[in-house]
Amino acid sequence: MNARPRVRVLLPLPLADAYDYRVPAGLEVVPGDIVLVPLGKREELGVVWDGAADPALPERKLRDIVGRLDAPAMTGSLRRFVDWVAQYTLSPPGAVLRMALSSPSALEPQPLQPGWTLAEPPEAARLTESRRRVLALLAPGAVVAGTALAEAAGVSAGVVRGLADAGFLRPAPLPRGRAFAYPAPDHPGPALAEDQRAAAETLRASVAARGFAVTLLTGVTGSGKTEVYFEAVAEALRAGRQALVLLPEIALSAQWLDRFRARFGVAPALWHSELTSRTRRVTWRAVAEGEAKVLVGARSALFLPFPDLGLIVVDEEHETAFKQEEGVVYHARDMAVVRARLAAASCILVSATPSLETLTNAETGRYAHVHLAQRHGGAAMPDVAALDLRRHPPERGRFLSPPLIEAVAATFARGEQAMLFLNRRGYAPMTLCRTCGHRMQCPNCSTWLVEHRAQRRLQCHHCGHSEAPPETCPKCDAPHSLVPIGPGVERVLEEAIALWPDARRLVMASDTIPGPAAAAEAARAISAREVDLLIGTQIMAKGWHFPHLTLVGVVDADLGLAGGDLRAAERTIQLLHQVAGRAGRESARGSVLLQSFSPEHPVMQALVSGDLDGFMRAESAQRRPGHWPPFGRLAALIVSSEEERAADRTARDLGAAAPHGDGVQVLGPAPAPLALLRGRHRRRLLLKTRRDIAVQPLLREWLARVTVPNAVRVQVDVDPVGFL
Ligand SMILES: Nc1ncnc2c1ncn2[C@@H]1O[C@H](COP(=O)(O)OP(=O)(O)OP(=O)(O)O)[C@@H](O)[C@H]1O
Ligand SMILES: [Zn+2]
Repeated sequence: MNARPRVRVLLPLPLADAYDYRVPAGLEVVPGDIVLVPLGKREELGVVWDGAADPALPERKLRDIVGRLDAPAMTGSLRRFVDWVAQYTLSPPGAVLRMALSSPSALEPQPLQPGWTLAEPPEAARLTESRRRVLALLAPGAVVAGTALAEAAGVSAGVVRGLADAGFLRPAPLPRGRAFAYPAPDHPGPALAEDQRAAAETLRASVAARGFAVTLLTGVTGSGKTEVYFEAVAEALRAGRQALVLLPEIALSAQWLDRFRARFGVAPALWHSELTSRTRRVTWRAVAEGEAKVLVGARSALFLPFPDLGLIVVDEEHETAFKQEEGVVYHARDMAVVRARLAAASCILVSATPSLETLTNAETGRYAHVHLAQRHGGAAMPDVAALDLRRHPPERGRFLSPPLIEAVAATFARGEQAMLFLNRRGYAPMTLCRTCGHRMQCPNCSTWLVEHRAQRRLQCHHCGHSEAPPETCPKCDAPHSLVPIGPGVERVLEEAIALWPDARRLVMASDTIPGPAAAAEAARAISAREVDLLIGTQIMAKGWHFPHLTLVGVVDADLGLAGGDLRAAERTIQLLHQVAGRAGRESARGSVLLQSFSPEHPVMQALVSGDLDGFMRAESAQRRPGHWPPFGRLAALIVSSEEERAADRTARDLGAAAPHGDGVQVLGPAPAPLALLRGRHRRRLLLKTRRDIAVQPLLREWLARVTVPNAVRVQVDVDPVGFL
């Protein structure tokens, strides 16, 4: 008897590799097929993977595939993407596959909705009036849902059931409707201005070419980048292909969705963590069947099974939110470029403040570059000024300086809106004992507890620990001695209430605007001028378009510069420029005031002069000689354990086994800035190499030289963005 064929099956589990299985008689499978296989005593879903099974494996060790699922097979381009991400991030391929099979119920046969169809021609004489009305609705062969029949005939559900019992109707599955209406590429949208049209033409051509290409779309805030890349989406639709748009904060993108509907007539499919499991299932399936034509989502949307992806747009490409820091650690912007290459699709990276990585790729010609130099509709860029807090100190215990207070009052007097920006939730970032100097710290993390006065809690923003503010100092027992240090948005709100008791205020932070509905309502209220003063964190910085907002006051412009990691200056300028860009987007001129203790800092200078290009050139000149990214490569190892000594020991072992050589350097081990996080002690090592050296083989060999005990976890972060 001939041996049955063997195939490799990748399981969505953190295993080192695919497993071999035997294909039973009567079944034929090809790579990409979704199958059910035995694993221990269980059955697991898996995907028939590429490559040959091991012929040396003895027959008795092999088990049979249970069966193939009636689900769309995984495309070759997605399988290659899974492999690529796994090898780049040093993750088990099954852990990456898990992200691509994120809605397992979508793989099962989809339930058919029951309906009714005519069983035999009705004999009018034997029918009541209401029964006749129901039957009159059904053409021969048509299937209609019971509830719809009853409603259309104006009868109770009992009448329909009665007709079935009497043999006039028989059950039949409803034809499956489309889950998502098709966006219409030629639906009349806003007419583009001349420069927008030229930019859109370039993007459209890159999609029409049906090959891999990356284009950077930059443009000042309010120049209409969204409307311009919509034309590329339209082109993908015309070509019959799918388009994926990644947004950093999809749950807060109400205005973006409105604009999409205005341009294409219908809403796009959505993908983010807050979808119900039913919506996930329907959406996953609609993507796999090519029914969902345009999907807008968070980074995990990259792993959806698009059969024919023509375009990926990464909006706000500089955003650090695209970096996933847990599990498979990957940067969605970078992986979007890879996904596009493997799918022979066009990729558009969009930002008013692109990352140095992307800018450098545009400069070297790897990416094409399209720029919009003007705001749409003749709006001017805002005036930006730095307010020296040493010369204009706020009153004791206050945080707004007199010139900013005046500017806000003047804005209200003109009937316009003002925004106070502070990237800090809660009331105060630290609570201190006036008597002994004790600071309230999280028991699980090396961070201060943040006071949330409205909830009367001290909270850790890392692990969620929360406690009531104590009456007496936990260290020295002094009563009423604990005082808040520094401001959060709640404290700015308190000051604003004292200054402008009549102003209508809205606080926008992730805890006050928890989801899409709240964000949409906030946007509506602001646009309808039901709000005078906005106070908010970074969730207010991007994308929003509020026609009557003319003043932006940055309460603490120096905030992001502390700590001084590699990208602190770059990130600060990006964030503050984005916030500044919310001012004066229509007819009235906007102005921006940056409260700072160091207005001479290059970041403040660049924001004031508007010369971001100059700033990025200087930044690049600083990073180049030391081979810092993007002119060199970095990978971090984060060693963590609940036992401090175990973490130290493994970190030391890794340090001793570190690779070295020309153009290779290892920094550390050193305690991480967050040396304790969620009860785990953390140590970091950083591998830095020249750009022409691949870090993955070095990392693999390095890790293989060290035995890591069970109590210790070593997380690999290739191209780290955060250094905490
Ligand atoms: N051609 C156009 N016709 C009508 N309205 C337009 C046009 N172009 C842009 N707009 C409008 O101008 C505003 C700014 O556009 P958009 O938000 O796309 O700019 P942006 O470049 O993405 O800005 P930011 O970087 O600040 O988010 C939006 O309200 C948009 O609908
Ligand atoms: Zn904590």
